[in-house]
Amino acid sequence: MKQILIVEDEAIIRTALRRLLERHGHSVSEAGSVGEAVANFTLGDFQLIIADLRLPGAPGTDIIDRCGEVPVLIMTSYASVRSAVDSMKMGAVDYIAKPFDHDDMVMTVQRILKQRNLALHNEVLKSELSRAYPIEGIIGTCPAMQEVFARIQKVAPADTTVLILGESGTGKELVARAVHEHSARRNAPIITVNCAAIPEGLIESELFGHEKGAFTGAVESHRGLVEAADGGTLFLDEIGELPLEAQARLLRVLQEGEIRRVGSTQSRKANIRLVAATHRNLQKRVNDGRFRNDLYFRLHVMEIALPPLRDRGDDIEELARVLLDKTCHRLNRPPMQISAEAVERIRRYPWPGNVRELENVLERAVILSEGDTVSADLLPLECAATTVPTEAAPPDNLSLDEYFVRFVREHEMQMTETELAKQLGVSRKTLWERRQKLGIPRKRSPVS
Ligand SMILES: Nc1ncnc2c1ncn2[C@@H]1O[C@H](COP(=O)(O)OP(=O)(O)OP(=O)(O)O)[C@@H](O)[C@H]1O
Repeated sequence: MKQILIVEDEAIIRTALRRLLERHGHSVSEAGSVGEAVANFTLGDFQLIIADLRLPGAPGTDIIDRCGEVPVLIMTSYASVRSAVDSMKMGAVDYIAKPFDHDDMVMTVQRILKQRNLALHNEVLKSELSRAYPIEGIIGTCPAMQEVFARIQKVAPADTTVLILGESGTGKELVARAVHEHSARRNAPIITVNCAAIPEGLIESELFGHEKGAFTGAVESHRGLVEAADGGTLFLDEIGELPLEAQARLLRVLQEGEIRRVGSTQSRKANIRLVAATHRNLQKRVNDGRFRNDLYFRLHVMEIALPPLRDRGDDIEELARVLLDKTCHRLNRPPMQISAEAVERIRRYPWPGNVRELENVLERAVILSEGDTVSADLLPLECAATTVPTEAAPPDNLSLDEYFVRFVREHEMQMTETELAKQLGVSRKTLWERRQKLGIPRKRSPVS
């Protein structure tokens, strides 16, 4: 199928234009009039029609109504503003004056084709996003995800505390937002706090605020994030990492609807709904004395358990396609497809970093690819879960995980978590996550 149709009665101009466009990689068909074009081609198959305005029989603008959504570029023999404006009014995408400058023509054609690609892509995206996923923005149809959707719909309006369980990157934050959006609090703020990302010594004042002079450095009084969520939802991600003292303060907020800032003797009223998430087994943390039993019971009332990506069956393929589309759109690239071999690889890989890892792998593939297909060689899935440290490449005989463990162990007593993360070329949160995964949790050292 050809890409561009030229409708022009003067053979010399038609041939010259065809050659010009072919030299720039386009495939071109030709017709001498609107009648010939309609008789010989299915106009809707082209990506662009370039038509002269003055043609024997019907004018070039007549083709606009006959070619559906295909953009029509009109050539006018005289740079007559009037005919150009009329053509545009009739639905031409643009016009170009004859005789045309070759560079102008090529640039105009390329611009129109690019715009058309983006418009088509937007349509695809819109129709994919409006597909009937029960909760907007959360893709999934496997039984475990259907259970998640049903739970969200049931618990969201109830205004009770919700605990979301699932491995890292399974969409816990997405679910927390959905709970908020489907609750009566949807017009109030949702405040998200990752308990693992805030240094232990700061977490109480970050969450509950402090009074002036409460500790060295508290030069002003400060409203905490719990107060900021008043009337809305507080989403505490990785609640399992909350220190015991902060757990006690949180319990008070839940039981009595009151916050006491650090360094204050007075309490303030706060009406928040708590949604918490963790990838940990909280019961085990209770048994280990690291999580309060009474807080656990309050959280445990309503649970939503997200399945790991590897257990979602056909959803993996669907997620990959929709996320690929989104990524192309975000990076301003034409839509891409996934080769059969790449799909196979995606299905086989266990995705320890779940949907987030899938997103990252696809983004990398889009950036590296030169064509319109994600092929299997663009998915280096054996090491995709690992970020290569910027500081130094690991020695040949060490795996990246071993290198990571060794680096952390060797440096953790002299460096803060922020410094360590920087040296390893990862975010603080990733450092924390990989510490959990590799079984080297942070020692409660004085640094950091
Ligand atoms: N079912 C899904 N449909 C569409 N996108 C998803 C889905 N699940 C996760 N994502 C996307 O994957 C990324 C990770 O999701 P999210 O941050 O909600 O995970 P998480 O479980 O909270 O991760 P962490 O535990 O690391 O904080 C986000 O960009 C999110 O939009």
